[in-house]
Amino acid sequence: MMEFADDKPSDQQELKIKDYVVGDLATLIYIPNFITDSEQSQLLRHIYEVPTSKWKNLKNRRLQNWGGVVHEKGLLPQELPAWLKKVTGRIHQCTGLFPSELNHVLINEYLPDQGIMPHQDGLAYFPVVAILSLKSPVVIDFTPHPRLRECASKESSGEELTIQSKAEEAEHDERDDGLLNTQKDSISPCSLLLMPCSLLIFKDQAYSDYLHGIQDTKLHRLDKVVNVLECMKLQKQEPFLSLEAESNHVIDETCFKRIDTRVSLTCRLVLKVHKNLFKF
Ligand SMILES: O=C(O)CCC(=O)C(=O)O
Ligand SMILES: [Fe+2]
Repeated sequence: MMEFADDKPSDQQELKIKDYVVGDLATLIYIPNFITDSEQSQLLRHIYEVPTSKWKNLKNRRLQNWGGVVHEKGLLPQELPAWLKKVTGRIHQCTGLFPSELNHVLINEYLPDQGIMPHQDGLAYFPVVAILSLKSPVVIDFTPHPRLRECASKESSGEELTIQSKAEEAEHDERDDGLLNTQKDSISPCSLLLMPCSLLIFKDQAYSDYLHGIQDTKLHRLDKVVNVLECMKLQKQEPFLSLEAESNHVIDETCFKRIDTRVSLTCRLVLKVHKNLFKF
């Protein structure tokens, strides 16, 4: 099997990130074919080679945690294996969006009817996330945080915004301008079609004011997808044959059926790293 190509000069080249921004929400970046098919196979081989005990079974997916334990106060670090460092190194070099090497990777595995609840990533992380997708295509949804919708409706009715907790209060102070700006723009949900080998990066408002999630259904809707070129690829890839055929991804222009497992690598940076376990 080919080794993950880390010595090609192109791997180290910084991409023009602006060329990969999709949709109107600040900021969703979608890079198709970030890795090759053989690099995907190689990663999958590594992922499935680990002892079963490395997998943590959750109700609706299973995951591997690499890089150490993330606490509110930072990371209790563990060296990433070389095969993951090649991925995080390439993300760091090619995107130029992280201040230092990424040090944490979650590998999620989803069966065709599994997903992840709408959520925000924890405060411990640097607010830029890179997600590498393997195997099955999937639709990821970005929905405004309820706090944002509340704020917009209170604003239009002239009511004061009620702040739930100290933490939210601090957050609100920081983001006040952002929220008000958002009200002028749309705060509508949007989705992205994540094809195998692609890299999704999200940051700014998509990170701080939106929830992201994947529906736990085999059928995924394509009508709110902002990276429409990928839908065309998916539609070209699979002929519109029998709608019942298990091997068919595409049902029609607005919907597709997941037929395979999806594996994703959520690559992040925890800035605060605890070098000494006993000082933690
Ligand atoms: O699998 C994905 O694409 C999303 C994973 C995710 O949101 C997370 O690990 O926090
Ligand atoms: Fe997440």
